[in-house]
Amino acid sequence: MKLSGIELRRVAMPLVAPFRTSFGTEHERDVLLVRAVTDEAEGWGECVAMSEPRYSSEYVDGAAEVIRRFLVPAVATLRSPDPVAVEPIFAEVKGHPMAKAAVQTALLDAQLRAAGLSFGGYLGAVRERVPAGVSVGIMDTIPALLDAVDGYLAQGYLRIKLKIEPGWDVEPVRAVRERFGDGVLLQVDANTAYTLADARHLARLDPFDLLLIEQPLPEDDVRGHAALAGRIRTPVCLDESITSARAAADAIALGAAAIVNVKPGRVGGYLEARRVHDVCAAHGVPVWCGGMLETGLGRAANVALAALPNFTLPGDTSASDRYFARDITAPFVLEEGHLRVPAGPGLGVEPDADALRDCTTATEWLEI
Ligand SMILES: O=C(O)CCC(=O)N[C@@H](C(=O)O)c1ccccc1
Repeated sequence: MKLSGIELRRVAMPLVAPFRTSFGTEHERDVLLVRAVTDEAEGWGECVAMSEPRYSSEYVDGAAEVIRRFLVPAVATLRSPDPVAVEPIFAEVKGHPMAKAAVQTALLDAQLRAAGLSFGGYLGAVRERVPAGVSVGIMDTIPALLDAVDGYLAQGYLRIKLKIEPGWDVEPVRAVRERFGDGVLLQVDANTAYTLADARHLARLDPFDLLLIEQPLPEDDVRGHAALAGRIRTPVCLDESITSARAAADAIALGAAAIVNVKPGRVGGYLEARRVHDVCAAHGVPVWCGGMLETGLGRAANVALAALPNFTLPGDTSASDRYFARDITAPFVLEEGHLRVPAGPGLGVEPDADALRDCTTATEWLEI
């Protein structure tokens, strides 16, 4: 396979409603898409970096610069644009896992489309559909939260994740439990908003039988998460801290992670994401697939990943209309609370030309 070039395409995707987390509020996604053009097929990758470095240190303009100046020239040194072969040369560029993941995924998608192999088939999917959870942002009032949760449950979502932060935690969880009962699969995500000093406060969530509490402490406080796990009953799940399969092994060995949120963009790509899955499986630690408000392209890849055997909890793999009135691919639609794993070659979805044209804000061609 010969790579002729890489296109960097920015698309503006307005959100159907503001999405508030402990680190800020998203109103629109400014998404960087990567298209790899080879002599046999084209492939797509989606960079999940946000506009500002609030989730992690990456941000979309920075990711584009790293891809333009360092990653594409590195790929050009390869005889063939093999997605596995890029990992050791990408390792010479420190950090920037979201940028790396986008380029590797575009190369992998092109290779799989040329081979007629689906993303799920290549990764080791064992299911044809995956259970869908939904992430619910921090709201202005409890009634507004309850209305949102009511709507998502009515649509069939099988798990509710509530964003929490100091001042918005015990009461929203109590209100959801009182209104919808103990049968709803319910978890919370703090996005690093607490410290170990909050342990006694976080233990007040224990009576609500949550599936997990996600990343309550800072990314680099793995020891703190292990100490917290000994002081609360709710299982601790890590997100931001799990930057590689090795980091997953360390967190598990330290007792800091009973569950892991797998996010390909956070770990440098779907191959490393599968390694995180495998390390967790080897230790009996269940995983679920996190989300970064992806368009249908990234969503297709995540749904395929979520079909691997140790993804035993519903992930943040929601339908397209959770975030977008109009997706750039055919929308992912909830079917009895599940999303269907695309079965076609590669990602199994294509950008809709009109939708892509209508939301494109910039495009740049990088010749190899
Ligand atoms: O469903 C989704 O795609 C979003 C799931 C979600 O809550 N993502 C969170 C997170 O911290 O995991 C996030 C929100 C905004 C920006 C980045 C990440």
